[in-house]
Amino acid sequence: MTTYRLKGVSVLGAAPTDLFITDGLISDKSASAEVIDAAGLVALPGLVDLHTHLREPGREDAETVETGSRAAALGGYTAVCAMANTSPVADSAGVVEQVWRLGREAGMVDVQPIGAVTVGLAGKQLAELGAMATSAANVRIFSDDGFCVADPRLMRRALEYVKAFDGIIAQHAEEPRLTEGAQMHEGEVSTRLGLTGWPAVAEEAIIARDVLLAEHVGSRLHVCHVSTAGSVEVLRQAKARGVRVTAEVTPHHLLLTDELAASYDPVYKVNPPLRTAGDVAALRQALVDGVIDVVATDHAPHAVEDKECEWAYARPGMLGLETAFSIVLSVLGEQWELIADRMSRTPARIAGLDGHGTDLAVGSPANLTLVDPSARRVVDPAELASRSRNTPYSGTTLPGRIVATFLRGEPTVLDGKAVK
Ligand SMILES: NC(=O)N[C@@H](CC(=O)O)C(=O)O
Ligand SMILES: [Zn+2]
Ligand SMILES: [Zn+2]
Repeated sequence: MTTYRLKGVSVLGAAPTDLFITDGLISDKSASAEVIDAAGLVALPGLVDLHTHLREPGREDAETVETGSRAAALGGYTAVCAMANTSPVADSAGVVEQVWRLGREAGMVDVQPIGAVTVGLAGKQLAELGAMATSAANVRIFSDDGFCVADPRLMRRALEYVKAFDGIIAQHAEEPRLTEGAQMHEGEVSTRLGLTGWPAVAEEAIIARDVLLAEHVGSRLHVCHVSTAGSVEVLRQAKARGVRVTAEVTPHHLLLTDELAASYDPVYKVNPPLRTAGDVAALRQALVDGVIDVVATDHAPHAVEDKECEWAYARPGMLGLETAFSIVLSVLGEQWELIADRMSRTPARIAGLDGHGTDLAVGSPANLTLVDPSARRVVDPAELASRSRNTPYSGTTLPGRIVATFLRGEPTVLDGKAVK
């Protein structure tokens, strides 16, 4: 194993120092080391994504575990949680083990499969949660993401079931009866454009119900892609009561608004939809306050034919892994402690990923990323490692650049380029 010396690196914004990586661990010195000039670079614990769609098995034309892993490493990630809405659905030990194995083979980030809550994401019958938990994939997070576990009885049983092994149910909060035919956020812009709206209350009603269920059962609930100011208030109250609930916000919901739908460019079509400037402000404040615990990408690659079509027919979702850090940097500024907490430490703790999200201290596993906060780049979809192109930031100049990423002491990215 090569030993590395990160020369003149700033750990979370502190004064420049030298950091050594030896035998997969952070160390304080080494006899001979390959020197990486890290002057002006900031070291962060490797980023951890609680919400990634890798599309394998089933839609390898949109993304594979390998291409998604490369996109993640280039985005500064060392671990990603892979959502279960693949084809076949990751609702059995066999499928979650397949995804886990593909992640190991790709070897660029730790790929932690999420298991489905219900068989085939159909919302009718609980999947084999226990078998997935005891499989080689060691699943702890379960989600029907893409769909809401709308049936309250099933949701209660799922929460009860995972309590035994401290598992967690990650809910895509969308009351389906309130979003039938929905195309975008319900509000002034949808009225103007004549598009069917997805009202904020469809999200808030499910979160309110689920925090009550989680409180009743005493289980852990995680709320995916929170998008409204009202949801933040429901979460704030639940947390004040001691409910075991955590929540995530996506980079795009921290930055973009429903006004973009006026372009009718389906690259802006996403679930939950882009909301108002008021929602964006509330989400930013909640992330700073800790009412929202983490940033998760909801990286949702889609093939060209599923995305570059009429708005109504386009699939919802946008890429996230290769731009998330830059968006968060532009939103939060150089608050390194806060960024490390919301993008690494807390997501690692929620997912129970040992060895990730740890402080960059001597003896810790060398899962880290080096960022250049002063760099600027123009996003070019053709240059992305993702197999898909549906980034909403095409042509936009973003701050910050991922220079290097290390997974257990081995570089996955050097000089801003993937090592494999
Ligand atoms: N976010 C999206 O708009 N789409 C996701 C599903 C989801 O996260 O709900 C997808 O799988 O494409
Ligand atoms: Zn979702
Ligand atoms: Zn998703």
